[in-house]
Amino acid sequence: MTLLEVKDLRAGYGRSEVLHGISFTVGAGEIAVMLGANGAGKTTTLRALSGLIDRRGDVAINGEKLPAGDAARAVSERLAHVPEGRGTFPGFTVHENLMLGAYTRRDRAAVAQDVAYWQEFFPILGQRAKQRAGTLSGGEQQMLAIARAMMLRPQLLILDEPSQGLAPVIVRDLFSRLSEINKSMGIAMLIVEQNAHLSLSIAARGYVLEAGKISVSQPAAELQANDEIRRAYLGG
Ligand SMILES: Nc1ncnc2c1ncn2[C@@H]1O[C@H](COP(=O)(O)OP(=O)(O)OP(=O)(O)O)[C@@H](O)[C@H]1O
Repeated sequence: MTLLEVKDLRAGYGRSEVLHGISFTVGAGEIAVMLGANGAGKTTTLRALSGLIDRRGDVAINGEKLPAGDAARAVSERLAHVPEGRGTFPGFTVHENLMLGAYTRRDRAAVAQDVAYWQEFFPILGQRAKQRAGTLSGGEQQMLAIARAMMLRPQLLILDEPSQGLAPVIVRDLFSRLSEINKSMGIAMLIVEQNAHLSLSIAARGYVLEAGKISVSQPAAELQANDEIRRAYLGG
């Protein structure tokens, strides 16, 4: 079953079009990865999906079209975006950051339960609850960013280069936690990555974006075995 369906998506900045009509899907409960070189348009794709920038074309979740240019509604009702550079609030505590993730929710008791859940899932977020987010390490901030996004109880989590700037051992841990969230809660994910190895290893499907167009769409295992892709994105 398809969860996210994107048809002929076009977006850019001012008069310059960056995405030239891309179409792709993410299945319910599935992890999909989007690879691509610097400047291919990966970040722009995620921004267009979550309504942070204008777009043309259709974006639907569970068959329901998301309103274009309405980040608040798109994000709160269906998908949560973990942006490039994490986007946590460094001056607020870990606990406050989690609460900010739930700002559109009115179900207070359930919000408190979810905070407890994520502080247990990522124990460091429980231990550091009263510390400012800015004092966390890069990997811990990424965990906070993911937990904060999950506070929306999204159907789809979209992540922009979660591995950026993190040591390999931390990245491995992070991807295994993402896989766990996917498997245990059935949350679908679209992960944009430049570094392909680990992301493909937890994914069902992969796309390659080249200069604003999707050039390859394959099951993740086939992408990993694809010689051209190996040379370009997997270090030989
Ligand atoms: N805010 C902006 N204003 C104008 N142009 C932008 C803006 N953000 C990105 N661009 C341009 O859009 C194109 C695609 O950028 P985008 O960030 O989507 O690429 P990317 O695939 O995510 O690459 P990277 O890995 O470098 O983040 C690039 O040419 C970039 O210079």
